[in-house]
Amino acid sequence: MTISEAGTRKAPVTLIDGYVPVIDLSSAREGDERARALVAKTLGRVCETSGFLAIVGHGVPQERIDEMYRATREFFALADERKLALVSTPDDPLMRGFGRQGSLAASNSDASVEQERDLPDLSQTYTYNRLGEPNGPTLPEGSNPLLTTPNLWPELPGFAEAYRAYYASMEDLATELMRLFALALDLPENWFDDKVDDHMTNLTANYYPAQLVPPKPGQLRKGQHSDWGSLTILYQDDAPGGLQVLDKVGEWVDVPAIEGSFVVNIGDLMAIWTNDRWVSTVHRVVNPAPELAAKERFSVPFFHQPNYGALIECIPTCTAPGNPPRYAPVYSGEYIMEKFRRAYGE
Ligand SMILES: O=C(O)CCC(=O)C(=O)O
Ligand SMILES: [Fe+2]
Repeated sequence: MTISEAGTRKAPVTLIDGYVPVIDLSSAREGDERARALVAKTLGRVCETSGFLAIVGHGVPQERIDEMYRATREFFALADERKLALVSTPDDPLMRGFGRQGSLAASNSDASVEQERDLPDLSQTYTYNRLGEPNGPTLPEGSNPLLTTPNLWPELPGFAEAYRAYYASMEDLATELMRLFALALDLPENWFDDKVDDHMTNLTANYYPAQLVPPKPGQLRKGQHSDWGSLTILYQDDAPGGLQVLDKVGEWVDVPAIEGSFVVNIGDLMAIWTNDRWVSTVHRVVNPAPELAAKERFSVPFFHQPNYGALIECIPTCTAPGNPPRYAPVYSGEYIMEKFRRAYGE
């Protein structure tokens, strides 16, 4: 699908309406205050209903996306032993490097580990995090030194460059989205800035191989889950067997892949921050129909995760006398490490 005539009508913000609407960010990015307020209001409404949208007009150059996608395909096409040479070290709290199928113990805190080991997600992963860069950020004293475990790079020409450049674009886009989110929540535009300026985001490529053997009953490309951080910016290709989100009446809704767009969704920390005014919606990745099962699929989420030491507690504009804070405050770094420990620990 493509967006026809985007921006040629009278600067619309919502290009396609629906449970997962398509929102054009270009007027906000041009900086006009009224346009920013309008886009922010639209984002806020979506975050209160589905928490899922597609964005266009995001400013990320298509060549940068294409280069990341090319590098991703090349990596997962490597022979198993070359990928396994980059398998995450078990003590890396953020799982950098290659994740083979079946490495996830449980995607949800209430899921059965035994069941998920029996029906593992039909996917492989590769993860990069800025905390693993040489001369990367320093973390607060007392935090786990393994958080700065070096990234594991494949020996593929242009791979590291493509990932670093794409990551830098995602950092800018996430900062911009957080500013618009602040406006949507009636906060000063820079309210989140000092909570995300030293973020610890994983960029994870998901590879969903062709399904030459039919999946077991109940087995999916990715089981249902919510994301853990503040927001996720997802690149997805348009291969069959894709992303679905759960709607308010419990039905699964397909999220179409729109050329040149990213899917943005809210994660659990944003639900905590907003006292559940915004929703961290459950989603999953389904299998392709058997006649289309020979096609592989790739997606690349940027799991935006605030600074290690950012305290995530109810935002002042999200509580009132009849609406007290529902969650105990949590530190971003401790929260994400606990999530990883539960999901990937023994
Ligand atoms: O593959 C997709 O479209 C979504 C993947 C996803 O939800 C995730 O990695 O958290
Ligand atoms: Fe997800």
